[in-house]
Amino acid sequence: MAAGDLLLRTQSGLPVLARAFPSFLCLRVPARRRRGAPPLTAAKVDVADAVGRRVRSGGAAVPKRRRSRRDAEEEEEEGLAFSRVVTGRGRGVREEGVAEGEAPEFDAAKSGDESGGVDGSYLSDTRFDQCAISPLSLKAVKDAGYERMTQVQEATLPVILQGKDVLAKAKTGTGKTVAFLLPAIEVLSALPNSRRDQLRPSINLLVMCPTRELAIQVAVEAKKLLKYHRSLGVQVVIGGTRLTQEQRSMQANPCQILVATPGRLKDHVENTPGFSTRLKGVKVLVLDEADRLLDMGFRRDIERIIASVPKERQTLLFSATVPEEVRQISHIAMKKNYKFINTVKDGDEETHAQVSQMFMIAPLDLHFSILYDVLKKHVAEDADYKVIIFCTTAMVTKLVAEILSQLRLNIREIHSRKSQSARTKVSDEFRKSRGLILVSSDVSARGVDYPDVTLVIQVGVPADRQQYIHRLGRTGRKGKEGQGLLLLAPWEKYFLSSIKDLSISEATVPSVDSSTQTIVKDAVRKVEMRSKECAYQAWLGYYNSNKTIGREKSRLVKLAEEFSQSMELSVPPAIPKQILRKMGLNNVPGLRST
Ligand SMILES: Nc1ncnc2c1ncn2[C@@H]1O[C@H](COP(=O)(O)OP(=O)(O)OP(=O)(O)O)[C@@H](O)[C@H]1O
Repeated sequence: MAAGDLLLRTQSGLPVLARAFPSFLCLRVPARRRRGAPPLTAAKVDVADAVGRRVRSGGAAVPKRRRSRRDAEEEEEEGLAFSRVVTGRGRGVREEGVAEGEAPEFDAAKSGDESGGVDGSYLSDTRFDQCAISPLSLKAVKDAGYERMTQVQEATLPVILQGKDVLAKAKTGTGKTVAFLLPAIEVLSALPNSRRDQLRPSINLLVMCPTRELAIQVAVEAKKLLKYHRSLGVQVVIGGTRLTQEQRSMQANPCQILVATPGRLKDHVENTPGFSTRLKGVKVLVLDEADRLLDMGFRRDIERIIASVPKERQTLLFSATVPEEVRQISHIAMKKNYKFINTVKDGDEETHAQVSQMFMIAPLDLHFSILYDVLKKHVAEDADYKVIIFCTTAMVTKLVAEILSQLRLNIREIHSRKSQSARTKVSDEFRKSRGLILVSSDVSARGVDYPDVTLVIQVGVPADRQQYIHRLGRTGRKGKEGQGLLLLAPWEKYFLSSIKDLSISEATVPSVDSSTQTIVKDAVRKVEMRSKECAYQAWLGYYNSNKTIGREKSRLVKLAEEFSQSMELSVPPAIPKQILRKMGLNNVPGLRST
């Protein structure tokens, strides 16, 4: 484990003054119409809800469980396996500086429609009933309200049905889940009945997802598609639930389709009797959000799992971003003759044109005030507002959520330090509601399908270009419009070079009046000291593992002090010696230890 691996990754924050802000969010236009379709029905999938809490050593918590006992997203949250440092350099991206200037007035005048969004371009002309899928699947697809295929579905379905391995790239929110589930279910339904009617049937379709929320969501979608395939079932195994509970549930009701997070899946491979035998029946293996799964630290788990399933299988990799590392996975996961299907046209951006993207550079001590100001304006503009604020670590997420709650905004909080039952509850609520602000760590960054998100705010530098794109992709789904704001401190500006090819422009910093600043400062002061201590430690851990910012330790300590001041602390919190040592910061002047 590398030095900086132990701690959480963080973000920034803070109140104070500002300049002019020609309504980044005031430009929001028409309040979104509610969709006619009812929200997704609650999952009837087999998701154990028990809470397996970790033992913590305090603040930013040193987890006691072995690495193999975690799922991918927990690892990422704690920075334990996060040896992929934050570089902010996108491949093949120009490195020129970003021009400063006034925020352009972006065109927010497009309005979505009920069926296909602004231009419906995510849909193809092909209807599902024109494809070679079974009547049972077709009926389920119709019941789900899908008539035309999305472009990625149209492009991948025939190839997958031919039995080919597929690596597919398609923009966020364009129906990748159905694109892999539907043909995979077709493969399963064509298997001889004897394979399906056994007392303990083999697992024939294994889907691996980087986060629990995504795993649950994939299982819900599978359930929809399985509506008339009565002999097929789906189960979920994820972290945060008791292993024994999952074992019992798998024994009582074994299913042919398993959706899992890698850490927990590996636990079952190692500890659940008969599980490895069941995996020998895998016909189709899906790596959803493959690049996230393959981040260093998870690769070994994935390799172990791949070694547990038969070589003779079909493998599907789907993601909105396909960096070089994912292409490399073909060596361990895919057949040599796999097909790369890229639905993002050459020269087209990886983000959606109907999502307006802005960045704002402001001193750290203004961030909380700006956040409050931006949110207040957005809420006033759109009664149906639905906002996600991404923060850099779980503990910073908690801090930001607590500050904004003090400010009486309608806040929900989700991150890896919450119990799984709390996460599932918040996630379900946010999916179905409007008028809510979800403060989230990267547990919601990938794949999670919350309809009609009006605004995504990213506070502090994202892990990398891919993560920026995926987080932004929580809005503008299914062709709808959306807005994105990236709020950075001046020393985080380097990150912009990695997303320079995207249509992102600078928003001017809003002038926040002094009474608002006072209100925000008061709110910050009311937040418990413990939350601030944890956030500070997490912040330091995150930026310490950032290749650009963490390089110069004395500067890092100064920036951390700025962050601490932004939390209205006169003296930065002390950090346990052991943790400082693990971060490689034990002898750095300016840090206090306990
Ligand atoms: N053919 C279709 N017609 C209409 N809606 C569809 C169709 N296929 C999928 N959807 C819906 O589109 C939404 C987005 O799908 P999904 O979450 O699979 O997108 P995605 O491409 O995987 O996004 P991400 O990259 O964020 O993971 C979901 O609500 C899904 O139910």
